[in-house]
Amino acid sequence: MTDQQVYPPIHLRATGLSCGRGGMLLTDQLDFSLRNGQTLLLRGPNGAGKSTLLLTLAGIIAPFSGRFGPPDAGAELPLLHYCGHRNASKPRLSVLENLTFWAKVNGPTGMTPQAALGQVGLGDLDGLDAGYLSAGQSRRLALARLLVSLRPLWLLDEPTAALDEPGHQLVTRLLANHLARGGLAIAATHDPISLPDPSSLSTLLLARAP
Ligand SMILES: Nc1ncnc2c1ncn2[C@@H]1O[C@H](COP(=O)(O)OP(=O)(O)OP(=O)(O)O)[C@@H](O)[C@H]1O
Repeated sequence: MTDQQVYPPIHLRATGLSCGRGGMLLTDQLDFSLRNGQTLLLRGPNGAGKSTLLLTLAGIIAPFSGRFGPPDAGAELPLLHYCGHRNASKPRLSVLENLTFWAKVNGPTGMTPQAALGQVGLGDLDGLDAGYLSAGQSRRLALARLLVSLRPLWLLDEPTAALDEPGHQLVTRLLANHLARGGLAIAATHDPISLPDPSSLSTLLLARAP
């Protein structure tokens, strides 16, 4: 552990995890594990089941079989952020109101909403209705949600989608800071992700069912 680390030791393991949608099996008998400071990248073609796996890991949909969590039977998943495709913003609230809402819902344990907006490059759009944000700006607002509440596990679905090159660098920076604090992340992405410490990255390749 370093001084920067804010999370307790966490070990998460998927064992025999099978999941799918609408009765269709997509990922069969997965086994992987993750500890503080590590990121697992989910890769594979469109429709392979990356989003489905993330929803399953988040507990939003039930697995067909197997489990994901701490290895001790009965222990619960640590608090997590699930950042999906839809960005979870309310179009008639301002950018700042959206983030303040999420800080209240998830706990204002991280940066202030204003500071988080600055981090993601939206500092001067705080008063704009979120519905007027561009696709990349909406993604940045979704990323700011990760910063206003400290949660050790980040589940990210296409975190770089719609982002420009500085936005890609932003995702790398946010991930690297999160890992340095002892965070864990699982991210589905089609984009290259490079972190300062490549040994903190591993990849799980999902294949589309025949
Ligand atoms: N609610 C649903 N009912 C039935 N099938 C679904 C449902 N949601 C998704 N699917 C199907 O599940 C499969 C996997 O979808 P998923 O979104 O998990 O793939 P993905 O690997 O994330 O793809 P992409 O790279 O395009 O984001 C797809 O064939 C999709 O059509």
